Parts: sequence; C-alpha cells; structure tokens
Amino acid sequence: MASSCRKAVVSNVTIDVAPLETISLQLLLADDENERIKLYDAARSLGFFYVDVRHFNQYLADVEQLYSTTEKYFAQSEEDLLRDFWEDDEFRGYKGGKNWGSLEILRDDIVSGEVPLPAAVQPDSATVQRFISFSHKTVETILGQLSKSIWPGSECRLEDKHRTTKPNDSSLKVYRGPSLEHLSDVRDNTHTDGGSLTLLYTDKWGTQIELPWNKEWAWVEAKPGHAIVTVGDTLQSLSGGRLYSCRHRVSQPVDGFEDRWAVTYFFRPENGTPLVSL
Ligand SMILES: O=C(O)CCC(=O)C(=O)O
Ligand SMILES: [Fe+2]
Repeated sequence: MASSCRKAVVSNVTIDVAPLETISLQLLLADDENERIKLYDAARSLGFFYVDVRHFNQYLADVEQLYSTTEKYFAQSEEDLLRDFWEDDEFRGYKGGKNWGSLEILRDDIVSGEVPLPAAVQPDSATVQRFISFSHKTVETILGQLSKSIWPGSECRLEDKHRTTKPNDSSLKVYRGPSLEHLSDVRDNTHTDGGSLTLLYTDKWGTQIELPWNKEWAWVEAKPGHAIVTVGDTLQSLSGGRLYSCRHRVSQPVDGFEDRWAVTYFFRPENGTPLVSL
C-alpha cells in the first residue's frame, strides 16, 4: 500500500525518508498474531522493514563491538587485507577497491570450525559467533512467521529450504563504504538481494530504496537498536511472488567524505534450492 514519505534535512538538503514499518522481535518470538500480520504486510508491500532488537542487550553490544572490529580490520594495510582474499569464491573473505571494502564470514565455516577467522578478527571470535548465532535465530523467527502468514493451515514452509543441517551460504558480512568528497562520483549500484533475508546495521544515511508504487527513491533512516531487514529474491520466488524483493542502492545525500561501517547478516537458502514457488 502506498504511504507518503517523511522529510528530513541533512546538511541543508531536504530528503524523502522511506516509510518503513517497525516489527518487534520480542512479539514475533511470542508468536503474536498482530505482529505476524504487520510483518507480512511489510514483507509484501515494501520488502524493507525495521526489526526492533532493543530488548536484546548482548546482541546490541555485539553489533557495537563488530563496528569497532570492522574499523580495526580495514585499518590494516592492503597487503594484510589481501591475505584474506579467496580466489574465485563468490562469498568468503575480503573484497575491496579504492573506496570500499567488505569481509564475509560464512556461518557454516564457523560452525564446522574448519576455516579459521582472519587473523585481525580472531580476538573477537566470541562476538562473531554470538552475532551469527543470534542473527540466524532472528531470521529463522521471521521466516517461520512469514510461512504461517503465506500458507495458513498448510504444510508448506519456507523453513524446509533453510535447514541448518544442510550446507548453505548464510554469512556475516561487514563493510567499509565511506561517502565520497563528491556525490556525483558515486557509482550506481542498484540491486536486489539474491538471498532470503538480510539484516543490516549501520549508523549513517546511505541506503536508498525504490518505492514500488511510484518508482521514486527514498532514504532509509538508520535507527539505533533496529535491524533494517530486506526481503531477497529467494523469498520472492519461494513465496510465488507474494513477498517483495525491493530494488535498493547505497549512495549519500550530500557531498563530503565520511567513513561509514555496516554490519550485515545474509540469510541464504540451502545450496541448490531452485528459485521456484513452493
Ligand atoms: O550498506 C547498505 O546500506 C546496504 C548494503 C546492501 O544493500 C547489500 O549489501 O546488499
Ligand atoms: Fe542489498
């Protein structure tokens, strides 16, 4: 359903703020019916929403710690960063360029213990493990509530394609993505997320979504204690198009260099899951 955008002013520029619904993780965990309805509405209409995690203090502390870990990680020399580069691997490890960098750590690698963490992250191993574990539980909770809404009274379940006993590429991914001196130098990176659900934690303007009802771009405000959640292409397909994978991009509202860190959890289906309706 179309809703109107709130305005915000950033360095004298007025911007449109995307009207994202807020869903309480605590209520989803309690199997609250109203919250389930709100969640389904948000996942169908915009495919972007906040999940309020303010009750979960350890998790919030871990997200904060991961911002510091990310900052420390990207302060390393290019030579050190390249030690974490995986040739021909779509997901694992360090990737970077002139003005950005990312580091991705697969959940399966942490659970199996077969792939060591990058040396610079090893001191924060407990934080990484707790973040992955709680993020995974959070996305599984969202998934379960979505299945109930999509197929009430049926055996059909998104969870059947997201069993943790099967190999999958779910991951923690952290980013360095500073804003640039000149907004005009920002390259277009419009995309949809390919996986099932993405949790994003950041503290600065950067994310923009394309509103499905008028194709206008609107900014997603970073809210402390809230994950920005994205529905990906996989859930759009598995749900037979009932859920919406929204086009989005990362940009900046105004000129000016400023470091920006993002901590994300990418929830992906079991490897080999066909992208067709369940
Ligand atoms: O950093 C952001 O705001 C969003 C990143 C994103 O869209 C992605 O990693 O898929
Ligand atoms: Fe994305």
